Order: sequence, then C-alpha cells, then structure tokens
Amino acid sequence: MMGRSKKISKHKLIIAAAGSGKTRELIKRIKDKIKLLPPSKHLIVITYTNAATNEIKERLEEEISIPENVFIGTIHSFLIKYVIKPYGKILRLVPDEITITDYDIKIDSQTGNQYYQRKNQIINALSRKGIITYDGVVTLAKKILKNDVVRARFCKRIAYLFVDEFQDSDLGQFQIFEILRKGNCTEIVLVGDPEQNIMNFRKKITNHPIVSLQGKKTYHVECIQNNYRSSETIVEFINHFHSDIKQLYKNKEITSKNPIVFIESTELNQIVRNFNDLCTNKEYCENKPKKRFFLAYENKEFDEYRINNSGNRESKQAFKVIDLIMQYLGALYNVKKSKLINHFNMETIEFRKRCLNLFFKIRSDPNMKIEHIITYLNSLFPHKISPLEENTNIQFKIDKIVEDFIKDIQSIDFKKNIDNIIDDDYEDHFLTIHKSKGLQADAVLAVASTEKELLKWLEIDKNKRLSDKTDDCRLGYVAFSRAKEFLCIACRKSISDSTRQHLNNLGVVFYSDKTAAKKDLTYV
Ligand SMILES: Nc1ncnc2c1ncn2[C@@H]1O[C@H](COP(=O)(O)OP(=O)(O)OP(=O)(O)O)[C@@H](O)[C@H]1O
Repeated sequence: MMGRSKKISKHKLIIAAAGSGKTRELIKRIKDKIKLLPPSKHLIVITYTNAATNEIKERLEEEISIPENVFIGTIHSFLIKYVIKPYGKILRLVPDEITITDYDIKIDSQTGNQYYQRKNQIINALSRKGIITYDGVVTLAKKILKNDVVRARFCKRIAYLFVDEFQDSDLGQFQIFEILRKGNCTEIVLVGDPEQNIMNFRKKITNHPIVSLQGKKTYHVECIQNNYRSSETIVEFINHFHSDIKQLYKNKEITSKNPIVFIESTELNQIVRNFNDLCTNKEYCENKPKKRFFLAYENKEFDEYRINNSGNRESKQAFKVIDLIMQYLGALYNVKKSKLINHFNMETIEFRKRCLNLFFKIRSDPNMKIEHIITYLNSLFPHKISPLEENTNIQFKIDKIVEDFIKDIQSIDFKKNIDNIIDDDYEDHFLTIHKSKGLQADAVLAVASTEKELLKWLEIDKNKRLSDKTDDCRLGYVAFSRAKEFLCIACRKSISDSTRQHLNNLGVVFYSDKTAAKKDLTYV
C-alpha cells in the first residue's frame, strides 16, 4: 500500500498472468485513452509480433474506428516511423534511401562487451550506407534520440504509450520507453507476465525490468488476478509456479475437475497414445477435448510420432471413419492415403468436411448407384475419376472399389461412431512451447526431454525461478497454462522417486498402461 504522502505514478505496470485476458484489458484501456487523445498527439501501442498487432487492430476496429494518430505495431516499425524516417536524414545518420533488412549479424569467437562493440561497429557502418538491420533499428534510434532537440520533439508528440508482452522487451527497447518516461510528456502502460518471459535466448537479461520495476516508484504496479482460461484444478496447479500472482479461477463455465496426469511411459508413441486415450476416458477427462496441443521444448521431440503417423496423426478412435474413407479415396485416385490431402491441395479441415459430406451422402440412400457416387466424388474433389474410362479393366476396378466402399460405409455402427464422425474440427497441434505462447487448447500434453528439464518446469522456489537464466522454469509455466480443461505431463527419461514424490505433492496423478489394465477401463 502506498503511504498518503507518496504520489502514485501515472505510469502503470500491469502484471497479468496466463489466461487473465490481457488483450481485453489492454483494448479497454486503449479505448479510454483514445477518447482523451488530442489530434496533435499520438497514442502508440507496441506489440511483440505482427499477429498480435493484427489481433489488437481487429478487436479495436470491432468497437471503434482507429484514428490516424493511433499507431499499433512492433517496436521496430514504431521506431522507423517516428524516429529514423523523420530525423535520421536531418541528422545525416542515414542517407536518402534506406533499406530495412531482417538480416541478423552473427559474430563468432568474441564474447561480452567485445561482441557488442564489434556488432555495433558493423551496424553503424551499414546504416551509414542506408542498410538498417533488425538489430540496428533500436541502436540507430537510440543514437538519433541522443540529440536533445529531436528527443524533446519525439517525446512531446507521444501522449500515450502502451506496451503489450512487456516481459519480452529487451534492454535496448526498454531504454526507448525510459526516454519517453523521462521526457515527461507521455503516460505509459506496460502489460506483461514475468513468468512468461521466455525470449531471453535473444539477449540475456538477468533482472528483467518487469521484475525490477516492481520494487520502484516510477511505475504504479497493478495485478490482474483472474484466470478466465482454465479449470479450477489447472489454475490451482499453475499457481504453484507463479512467482508474483495467485490467480483466481473465474471461468465458471469450465466445471470439469479433471486431474493433472503424469503419463509414466518414456516412449513417445506410447505417451501420445496414452494421452489420446485419456482424452476419451471420462474417468480422467470429462469432456472430450477438441483442440489438443502437443508441446515440447523442441519441435523434433514429436518427429518420431509424426513420421510414423503422417496423414493419421489424430487419435485412432476419432478418425476411424475418416480413415476408412481415406483408404478408399487412396485406392480410387491411386494415391497413397497419407498423400491425399496434398494431392487435392486442400486444408485438412476442408478435406475432412468433404469426407463427411461423402459419408452422409452414401448413408442417405442405401440404394445409390455406383455412377452417382462417382459423379458426386468428381464434384467433391478437384481431380476426376472418369466413369467413362476406356480401359474396361480399370473401369471394372473402380466399380468394384466403389461397391465395397458403399458396403463398408453402410455397415458402420452409426450410433457408436457418430460422436467421432461429427468431430470434424478435432485439431492436433504439435508446437514448441515458444510457439504456443498466447494460444490455448482444451487439452495439453507437455513432454520434457529429461528429468532435469522436468524438474525445472516443476520448480516452486520463487528465487530459483527468478534466477533461471535458461528460461526452463518459465517454459514449463507457459506450457501448463495453455490448457483449458485437461493437462498431461510426461518425460522421455525415467524419473526418480523424489521427482515422483514432488509430482505427488503437487496433486498430480500417475497413469500408465498398467493403471489402465488394473482398472479394466473401457474407452469411449
Ligand atoms: N473478462 C473476461 N471475461 C470472460 N472471459 C474472458 C475475459 N477476458 C478473457 N476471457 C477469455 O479467457 C481466455 C484467456 O484470455 P486471453 O487469451 O486474452 O488471456 P491472456 O492474458 O492473453 O493469456 P496468456 O498470457 O496466457 O496468453 C480467452 O478465451 C478469453 O476469451
């Protein structure tokens, strides 16, 4: 609590953990400030990615028309528009023609300051020639802003600055925000989550300002404690790992109480199989999850599974019908089943929809003639099966395949499979944890490659989490907090008794094929 005599800073640092609705909060505050924005001043929203830029623009546009003096974009595009283009030439720091490249300068065998000095020399030499690298944008902007007149003008122009995903700003970017704060003309709102600072591999910052600013008076700190994304069990679980916030479960629509499950296998195919089985096992997962994330530090973690299951990545049960249709389509179009989607050049979801149309068409008329099915297939998919094939052997073959196809489709136990059939928007996403940031899924499987990595994910000591330079602790938090209803964890190496005990203390339940056999579970 602030003492009475202490002035509360007009600048705000909003700490908002996973699933707290940061974007919604940000948009609300931006809208409020747009109302107060004089036409001669600007409001700036800094985002971390182009996708985030588009999302904020789209969501704002749903409610208001965005005025000309509102800028939403990455720090780089902001600095190019507001610093480099207007002032770089006047100060003769860049020539008339400039080219911005995303080329990254890599220098070997030099460390620390030496590395940065050398890198800056190259960046400066290139920018004098009009070639501005991605890294060079911030460096050049800071150089331009050293000029007192330019800095004062720049600061005066900007009335409001919002920074989304502040935890991902590096020191150079933070120095720009500091220039604006010290300029005293700008009100600043920084929004972020210290526990989701996972971009440190770019530039090591031991004590990121999102942490250090919390102990200072320059920013008034606000915490958003609500979690609108996850079930009560998941909110409780992820609370163990957040260093600043204990979140409150707020999405009362998620009533399921699915446990957090540790899958005991170390073999990837089996881990994935167990996970998909658990997703359809009401004892563990009340509602069958439609969107499933498979997360690991590296993409290649799941390669082994994906290669073995290409074209059929999804759970066997959910895709029995689609799989059967694909088998026949493969035979009719003379293409390998796994190559069909590519062959038709279609999105997976679109392809599945058409398969289902075909399914319902065949089911709708038990006496449908072979040539009608072929005509229908020709209207459904971009390549033709010609019923007038001159070679009668081939024609006979096609007829026979279609005949068997009809029989098989008719014989499917409709009631038993209908849930799976209409499950056409079932989605599997294999992602690195980094890529999953900002996204959410009904069910998440997070696979650690070693016990050491797993233990980092499960670290509950705040100081150890804060001093983790590798991001591993926070990567665990990001992975776990993507889940709405169901979270499973696994490890590719066997784990020790003490790790089991730790998982146990965290309320995690264990699952293996043996557990299933013991319980004699029947899957949906
Ligand atoms: N005020 C709210 N009321 C109800 N639902 C909300 C509210 N704010 C957000 N949500 C919903 O909660 C979910 C999580 O929100 P969102 O993805 O914006 O969180 P976030 O803070 O960006 O999380 P993360 O940092 O993990 O990406 C979304 O499904 C969103 O629609």
